[in-house]
Amino acid sequence: MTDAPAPLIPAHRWAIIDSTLREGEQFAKGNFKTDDKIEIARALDAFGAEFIEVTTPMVSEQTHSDIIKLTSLGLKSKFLTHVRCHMDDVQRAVDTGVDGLDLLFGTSSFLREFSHGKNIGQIIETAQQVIGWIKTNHPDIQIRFSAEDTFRSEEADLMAVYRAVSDMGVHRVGLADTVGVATPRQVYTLVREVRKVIHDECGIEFHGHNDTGCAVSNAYEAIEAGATHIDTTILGIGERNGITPLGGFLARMFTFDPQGLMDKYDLALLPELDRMIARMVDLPIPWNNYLTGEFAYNHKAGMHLKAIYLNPGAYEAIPPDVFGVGRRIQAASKVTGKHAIAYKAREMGLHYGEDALRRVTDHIKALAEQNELDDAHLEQVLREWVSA
Ligand SMILES: CC(=O)SCCNC(=O)CCNC(=O)[C@H](O)C(C)(C)COP(=O)(O)OP(=O)(O)OC[C@H]1O[C@@H](n2cnc3c(N)ncnc32)[C@H](O)[C@@H]1OP(=O)(O)O
Ligand SMILES: O=C(O)CCC(=O)C(=O)O
Ligand SMILES: [Mg+2]
Repeated sequence: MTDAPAPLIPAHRWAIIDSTLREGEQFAKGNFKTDDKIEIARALDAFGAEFIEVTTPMVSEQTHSDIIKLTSLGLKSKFLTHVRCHMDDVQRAVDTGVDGLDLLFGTSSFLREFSHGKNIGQIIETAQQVIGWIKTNHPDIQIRFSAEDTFRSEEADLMAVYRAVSDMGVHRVGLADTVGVATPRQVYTLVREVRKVIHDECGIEFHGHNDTGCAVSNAYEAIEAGATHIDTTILGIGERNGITPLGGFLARMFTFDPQGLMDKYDLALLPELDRMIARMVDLPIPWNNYLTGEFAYNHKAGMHLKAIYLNPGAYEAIPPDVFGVGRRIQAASKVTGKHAIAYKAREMGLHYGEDALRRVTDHIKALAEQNELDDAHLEQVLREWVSA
């Protein structure tokens, strides 16, 4: 017996910053009330999310007092609030009881020109004032500095900013694919470059939008390149079509270190988290959602079913029960096969010889060509075939 090989990417090397209570509030249908926020925070805490990011207290008096309520719940998850790199925001945030401040400043020419109007020198200068003030007055508060719209920023500008804030002693730097334009290779390469200019103890966070469908793969590439924190939201809700979904990211990472994930998170709670947010935003869980979609574990083709009955791993990368979901075997269809029909018959206590099995299978396929068949209809055909 040899020792099991070390997982490719051990789960202890990265942490989740779940931003359902921040990015998720920027989703078209995300408008969480105080009780919703408490329910979400408790659910994320029970799941084991290391960090929960909440909206800036600058939004309103209500949001400010909600943050205080959340941080007073006594949860294990650490709270972060997402604020502009501005003294007003930071001073408003430090009395909310959060564990950390997620500062951001846009560094792309788009955001420098059309959002805040500051050049790179002014961004670094402002960061120095703000970070310096936090470190002097609130040394226990974690600080993250993110260059908003990282992937449309000049690399030299980014390196100057990241080096400067790392020298100022931030705990993490953030790379944000704000408009979801980055490719996995770009993410990998840039995270590697950033790693070279920041201090060893400084973490790297990745925040990826899904506009071009790369949010999960980009998060994965970030980790592979050395990122330590990934932003997710439940069901991926966020601005436009959202960010890296918690479930999709976990599905991706599970394949590298299943035990590590099971040790860190109560994975079987994922369906409940997805249902909770679907209810709150009044939308169904998408049919093809990672792990928890209605058909995420539906098996239909005859060739698949033959193997699935023998070993589900033949057509499943991740065992569904780990994530609290079940598989669905769809034996009644035109793409079914004799093994699936024989199995179904055996379940009903029926046995066919080889010829009969071929004929009943072909009959079922012909029926399904005419009309969709459900399980009840399939069972009726199998019973009648025997008694006929
Ligand atoms: C990509 C992202 O998701 S970034 C996070 C986005 N989050 C939010 O916007 C949080 C919710 N926002 C809000 O409630 C409001 O926008 C507030 C309270 C932050 C600001 O409200 P207002 O003062 O009414 O300003 P408004 O939203 O119209 O404009 C944004 C302001 O932020 C400024 N700003 C933008 N980025 C930064 C930054 N990193 N640091 C400092 N100021 C910034 C802009 O210059 C502008 O201020 P200005 O009018 O003085 O030029
Ligand atoms: O602060 C960050 O890193 C991310 C901000 C954000 O939501 C984005 O850029 O899309
Ligand atoms: Mg975002």
